[in-house]
Amino acid sequence: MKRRKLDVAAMPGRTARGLDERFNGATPLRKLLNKVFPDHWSFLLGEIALFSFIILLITGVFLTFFYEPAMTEVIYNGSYAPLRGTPMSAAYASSLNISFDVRGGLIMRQMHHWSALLFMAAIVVHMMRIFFTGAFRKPRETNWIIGSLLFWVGFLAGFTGYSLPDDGLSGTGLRIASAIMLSIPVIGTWVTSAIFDGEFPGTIIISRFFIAHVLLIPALLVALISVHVGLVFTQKHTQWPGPGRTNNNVVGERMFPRYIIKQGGFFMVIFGVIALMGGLFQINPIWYFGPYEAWVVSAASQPDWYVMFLDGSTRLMPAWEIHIPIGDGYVIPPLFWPTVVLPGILVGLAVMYPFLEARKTKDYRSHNLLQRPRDNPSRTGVGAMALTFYIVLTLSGANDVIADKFHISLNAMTWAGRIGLLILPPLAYYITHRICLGLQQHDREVLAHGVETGIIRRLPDGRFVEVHQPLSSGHEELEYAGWVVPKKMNRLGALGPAIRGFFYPIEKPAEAPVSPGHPPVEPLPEREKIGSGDQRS
Ligand code: HEM
Ligand code: HEM
Repeated sequence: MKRRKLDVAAMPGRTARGLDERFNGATPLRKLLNKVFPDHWSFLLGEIALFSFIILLITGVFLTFFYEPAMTEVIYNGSYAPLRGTPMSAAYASSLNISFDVRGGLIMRQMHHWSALLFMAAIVVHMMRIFFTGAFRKPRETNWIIGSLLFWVGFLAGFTGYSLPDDGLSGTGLRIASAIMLSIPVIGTWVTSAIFDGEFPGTIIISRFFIAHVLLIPALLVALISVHVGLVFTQKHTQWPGPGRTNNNVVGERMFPRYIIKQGGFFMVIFGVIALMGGLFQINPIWYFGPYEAWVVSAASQPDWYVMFLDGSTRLMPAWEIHIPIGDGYVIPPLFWPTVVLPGILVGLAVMYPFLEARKTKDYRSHNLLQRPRDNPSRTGVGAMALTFYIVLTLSGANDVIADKFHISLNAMTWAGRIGLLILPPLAYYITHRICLGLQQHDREVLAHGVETGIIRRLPDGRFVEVHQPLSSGHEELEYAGWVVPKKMNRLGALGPAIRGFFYPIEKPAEAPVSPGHPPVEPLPEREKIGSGDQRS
């Protein structure tokens, strides 16, 4: 019998054809691989969040092999001599073992913790980019809401993870959480005893938090992130205005091969940075804190950075108890307002913002082109105000450390925080609004008089003038939320092209693929005012 010769070169093609005949994948796959993505550094922030989440999953699974989620008391007998012979929970002992006795355990713990910090930081900065560029506007309000939920689910992931090692800091955090739950009127006691299975700390909270941390919360995050990124695919990404870019198309790179290779490389970079941090920089050295004992909590016990604003709001809240004379009398403790009501308001405001802005500006159209922060001074001012509010609260979360290091009275710090929280946000709004208007005026001046050259000329009559270089005809004008903006904005010397490209990518890449992207939207009326984009308002 004659055997057929094995044609290695034809194998990939044959396999692909075989797979397509069975699963009909070629058409959808071609569509996916040909998808065009706009390119800008600020679009990488969401990716940093995504990649650090993947690293959290990988390192978290490793930790799960060695971590013991139990509060049964054991006597520590591992390698860390100062704690040998100390009674502690099995959870704390296993975390110490991961740090000292499991091969590669410490770097994995530290990578897990650093990536958690990076994950939350990336989420917050990504959220700021979405806000300040107006990417949350119609049709992307749903993704903004899903994003806002992602922040809080990430917050819970971080908090439950921080509690797992069951060291002194974990216990302090859990104690505060139980106090917050207890402060909720009517249901507080029930909620607390249901979660802790009786009085704090009980014997079950660590195993419950473990299930939440390694199963429920990651599952929720995976589901929400899938819908979030799925929506970015179906709604298509926004882009900065530029030559050839309109509200109805997408200009950028195809998914395959360039975009996918770039993303793969970027993932490696993020992984490498986190591995370096996990290997070189100590984080959460739980062996210094000892097992949790309520009476050894010290000053300078700090949560991770993204929880500090709530710590700050608790510290700034005056000790106002509200007594309600029902039955034997009822008390609402002051803790309830800064830790339950305030986050509730913050979530509500964030979720509502796209709709509030659309209502205020009466702009209900779809927007696929981004705005620069200066183009919408009111929004940028509101963002600066919110950011200042968070920064004052976060700094107040460390007010004991600041008071101690700078020899300031802690009471003075508390009062500075209270006054700062009321005065600084409106001030930030005012200053930011003015800066935006100033920048707009500058743009207009460049448009009218050209670019400053720095060359001073003396005229025959003795006057000095600065020579302005008119914008050349090659500098197309771009439609920008109704305003006409010159392509060349600032004279930045030799750094100019680099910096301009970084902040304001107006060059069309050679042979950039253009896809018909978005469904047609109503055209922008010429020079229409959007929001308070009018500098004379
Ligand atoms: C786990 C957290 C998150 C992950 C992994 C994530 C991931 C991403 C990715 C990969 C993109 C596309 C690339 C980009 O524009 O950066 C994106 C876009 C987007 N994200 Fe997120 N994100 C997260 C949280 C948030 C939050 C907190 C918000 C806002 C509250 C948000 C709102 C949006 C919106 C509106 C878009 C569409 C932007 C556009 O088309 O210009 N995301 N997200
Ligand atoms: C967004 C997701 C996650 C965040 C923000 C997060 C955050 C954290 C943090 C801050 C810690 C404390 C680390 C330390 O001891 O210094 C921790 C511990 C831990 N995490 Fe996660 N984590 C996440 C996902 C996961 C996943 C998916 C798993 C497993 C499947 C996991 C398993 C663990 C385990 C076993 C510990 C205890 C390790 C120890 O003893 O230190 N985590 N997590």
